[in-house]
Amino acid sequence: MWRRATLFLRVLEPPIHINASLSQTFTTGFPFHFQEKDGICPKPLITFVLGGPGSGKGTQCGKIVETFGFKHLSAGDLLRREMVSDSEYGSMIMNTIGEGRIVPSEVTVKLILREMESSDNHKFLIDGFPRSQENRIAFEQIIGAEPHMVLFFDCPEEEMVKRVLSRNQGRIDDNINTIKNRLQVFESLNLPVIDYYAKKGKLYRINAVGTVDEIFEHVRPVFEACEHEAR
Ligand SMILES: Nc1ncnc2c1ncn2[C@@H]1O[C@H](COP(=O)(O)OP(=O)(O)O)[C@@H](O)[C@H]1O
Ligand SMILES: O=c1ccn([C@@H]2O[C@H](COP(=O)(O)OP(=O)(O)O)[C@@H](O)[C@H]2O)c(=O)[nH]1
Ligand SMILES: [Mg+2]
Repeated sequence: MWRRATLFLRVLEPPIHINASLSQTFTTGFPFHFQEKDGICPKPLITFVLGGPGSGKGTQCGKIVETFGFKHLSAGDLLRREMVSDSEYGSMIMNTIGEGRIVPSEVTVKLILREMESSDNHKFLIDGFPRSQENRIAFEQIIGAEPHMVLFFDCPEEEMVKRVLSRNQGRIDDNINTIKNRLQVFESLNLPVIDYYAKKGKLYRINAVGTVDEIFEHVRPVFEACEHEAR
């Protein structure tokens, strides 16, 4: 059904602009400044966590971190932190999030890369990113890595809207008007990314309806299998 929706909804993606200095710095591929452990530079294990606004990505990431010891990188949290810092991007990020649009890839990928480089954990849960095919391509180009697997929390719109409106975290985008835009952006820009990873055989679709613990019981075996595979 969502495939059909993507045909009708048109939201223009911003063009890709990886500025010269960034691309010069980061085109050598991963792991670039990745932290060594005991003289060894472990290969990063990257999981993307996708789903619409309010589908429970952040909540489930908390449980995955507790159980499987990943480093949680929420792209939205990184952008909000940048927004309230003295950054040159602050007002641009605030306007973009306030309208429910997507921040230019270059900015988001730079924030993600900074966190990855400073982490001593090599297992990353990247939450709420990539939100568009352009985001995905920028990540591949700048970081030079692909995810090992991709989780998709599949949740009906009605439930997502209900959860977002009762989230109560004082976010500028948790209001009914911005939610409408975010849902439209999700359908037109994020679903193609989900479709892309499904075709690559990397997607794990999780039914995101139920209690937090019930949903985690669907998530758990995915990571157990991944750990087993890594042994
Ligand atoms: N399974 C669930 N059932 C009911 N509420 C949930 C569930 N999972 C998360 N929530 C609540 O819904 C809101 C959105 O969850 P969150 O994890 O922030 O979603 P996302 O990161 O996908 O936007 C939060 O207030 C959270 O406490
Ligand atoms: O890679 C990202 C992640 C987030 N955002 C912006 O940040 C907002 C909030 O994202 P977050 O993942 O925190 O929202 P959630 O889906 O968890 O409600 C999004 O609507 C976008 O405006 C973005 O531009 N790029
Ligand atoms: Mg979130």
